[in-house]
Amino acid sequence: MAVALSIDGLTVDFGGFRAVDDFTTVVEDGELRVILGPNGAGKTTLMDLISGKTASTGGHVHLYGTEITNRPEHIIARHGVGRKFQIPSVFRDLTVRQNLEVAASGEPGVFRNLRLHMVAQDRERIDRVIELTNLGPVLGTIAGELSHGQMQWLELGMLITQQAKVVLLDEPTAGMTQAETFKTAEIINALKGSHTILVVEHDMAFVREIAERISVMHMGRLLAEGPMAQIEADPAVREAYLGSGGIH
Ligand SMILES: Nc1ncnc2c1ncn2[C@@H]1O[C@H](COP(=O)(O)OP(=O)(O)OP(=O)(O)O)[C@@H](O)[C@H]1O
Repeated sequence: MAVALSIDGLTVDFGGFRAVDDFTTVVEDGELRVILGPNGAGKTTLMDLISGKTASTGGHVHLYGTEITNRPEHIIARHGVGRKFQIPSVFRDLTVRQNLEVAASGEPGVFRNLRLHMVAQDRERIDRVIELTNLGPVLGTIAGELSHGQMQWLELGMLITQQAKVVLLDEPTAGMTQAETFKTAEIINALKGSHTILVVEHDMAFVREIAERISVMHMGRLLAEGPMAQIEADPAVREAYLGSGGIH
């Protein structure tokens, strides 16, 4: 199996406080990795370091063998790291279909991209994403008018259409209804194997639906790694979550 993301000794020191501390892991191509950890464990900061939003002070990140450590954020994005934020970065004035077409063309400049002659491969990718995300009935809807869940699925769909090599999702179900959360789990499960995804999430019901391999962070460090059953039975994990209202 090819290695998608190799993180080696990644560290960031904020004036003496190590929010991420010597973090090492290997994420394989097509893997779905869940990052768990109590509040303040360093999960979002880890995503920030991978995506280039924050510069690390130690360690290395390789994407399919290419070092991307501390490269500018837009360069890392161009290398294929796609990140979904809680506030989606869709074009609110364009329709759902137009958003997907912009994402498929992979070029900057919205209107330049709204070309009539999209290549067949782009169309196929868009069709697959529409099916996956159930956005078919709202293709002509202006993105700004979508429900919260649909907006999140559109942004995820855009990352898939863009062919991001590794997709980073930070609390993708935040603010979602139970039904929307379930649909999101379905989408993520359907992406397993064909896409490499890192998910930070607190909602354990959701994590149970999607999880394969889990990395647990605590105080910036990797505390445990493995399948759900192993993680739940790990005394160090239970200890880390004591009093935090976490894993349950
Ligand atoms: N730029 C910064 N300067 C100083 N400290 C920071 C900075 N960014 C994050 N931190 C600290 O690093 C720690 C880890 O924060 P982070 O947001 O990564 O945790 P988290 O695991 O994502 O938590 P949560 O689950 O609550 O979102 C926190 O104590 C936070 O205050």
